[in-house]
Amino acid sequence: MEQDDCLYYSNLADSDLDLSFTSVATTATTVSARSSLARSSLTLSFNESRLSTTSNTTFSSTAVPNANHRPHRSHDNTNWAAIKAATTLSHDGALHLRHLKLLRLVGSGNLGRVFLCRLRDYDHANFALKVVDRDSLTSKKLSQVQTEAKILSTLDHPFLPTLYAHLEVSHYTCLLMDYCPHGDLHGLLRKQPMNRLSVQAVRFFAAEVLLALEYLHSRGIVYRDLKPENILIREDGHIMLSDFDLCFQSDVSPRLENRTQINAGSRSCFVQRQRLERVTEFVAEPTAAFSRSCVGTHEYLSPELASGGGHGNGVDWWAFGVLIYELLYGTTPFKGGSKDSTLRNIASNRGVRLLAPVGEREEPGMAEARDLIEKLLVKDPRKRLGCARGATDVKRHPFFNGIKWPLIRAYRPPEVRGLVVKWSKSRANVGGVSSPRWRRCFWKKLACFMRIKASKYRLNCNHNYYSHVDYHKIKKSS
Ligand SMILES: Nc1ncnc2c1ncn2[C@@H]1O[C@H](COP(=O)(O)OP(=O)(O)OP(=O)(O)O)[C@@H](O)[C@H]1O
Repeated sequence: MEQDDCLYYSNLADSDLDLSFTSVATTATTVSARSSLARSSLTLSFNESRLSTTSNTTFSSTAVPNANHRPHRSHDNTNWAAIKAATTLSHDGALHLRHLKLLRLVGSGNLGRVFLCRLRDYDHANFALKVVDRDSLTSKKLSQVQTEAKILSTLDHPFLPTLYAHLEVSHYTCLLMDYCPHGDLHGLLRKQPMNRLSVQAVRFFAAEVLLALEYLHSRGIVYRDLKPENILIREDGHIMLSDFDLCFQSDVSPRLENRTQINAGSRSCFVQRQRLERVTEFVAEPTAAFSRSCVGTHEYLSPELASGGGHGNGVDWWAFGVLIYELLYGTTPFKGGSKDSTLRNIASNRGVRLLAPVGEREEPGMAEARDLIEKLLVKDPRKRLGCARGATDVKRHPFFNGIKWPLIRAYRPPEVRGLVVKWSKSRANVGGVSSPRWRRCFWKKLACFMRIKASKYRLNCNHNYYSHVDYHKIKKSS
């Protein structure tokens, strides 16, 4: 360990907060952002290829990448500027633990603890530092930490964490990532009436998770631990998928596929002409992925996992169906009285049929949501939506109608109880969305008028709560 780092530890231990890494994590005394009802992940490994065990180096720091290496996260300018400021002053151009100031513990998990921290000489940017005490871990958990660090170092996506630095100090592995101040989707769900979110909110969160899964799959990464607890909410209300210790990597062969689709053509007199259009789609899904390890969280395990057989990319699409179900209905579809009965329900041959409530008016979009869930919760992975062509197929489902996928980062997050997002002018401008006040008022009033009309005539329309984000305005200002 470097001299400076030793000094830093002793200072840290003396501080009022006593956030030194040296004490063993005890959930009883730590403040966790994760609610006590959060479900833990299970791992029963049979054949996972082990990464080599950690090196004996007492100190190492990865070369800190810059925003140019992560073009899709380069709008995190404050964070990158902070890192740049610290590393420019550093004698070896690398980031060290002494550059960081730990503010408080935000959560602890199976592998380690996560602290909110800032850089010492640059106070404007918040980071999350995941600290793992390698000495306290079994070799299986060590390999999970290494998997997580390896995967994090390759990610560059708005809905996935950016790894700003990977520090190996003595027997600690420290991963510096984006900080998410609004906790996770599991906590948010518990704040809602009957633990349910509106269809609009579910569409927003599900669409962002779908894009994150699409990106992971296109890199051959099967996530395997999708659940609300692992979906964190960034400062701007958009999501960040976290926790990559259960992922597995396989090969993926991207391909371009042609498809014919019917488009509404011109309208003459009373006849709507339709025309056929050929579209070329990019498909990158690890369809040949195969693992025998039984990992995941009970209520989210797919039948092929629950029955102990091998599995592939389909486990993520199954979990995606369970996630949408839980966000809409407040509980998971196969939950039994015990973990065993949950697993039995999942493995049983009964298919999933969701019926519309009799004599009750439903929120618009519920019928499409039910259809999507049924198509994702197909027990045979070969027939499950998403397994053959990945997110390309899932995105086309009517539940997501109206979503402009490339613009989703600029969408305003839905209004949800317990989620107060500061949608500042400057933040809105990041996506290029700026318009005079009168125009915003006009769009708001028009949207309100359309909503009233739709509910009056019970139109089964797909609400697009992003209507105030005008595509043309974005294009013009960008
Ligand atoms: N980037 C972040 N910003 C804010 N909080 C975070 C962040 N990352 C993790 N947390 C919080 O820290 C807790 C533990 O993190 P994490 O799940 O990554 O640890 P873990 O040891 O891998 O846990 P497990 O594998 O048991 O799920 C989470 O419950 C979450 O609330």
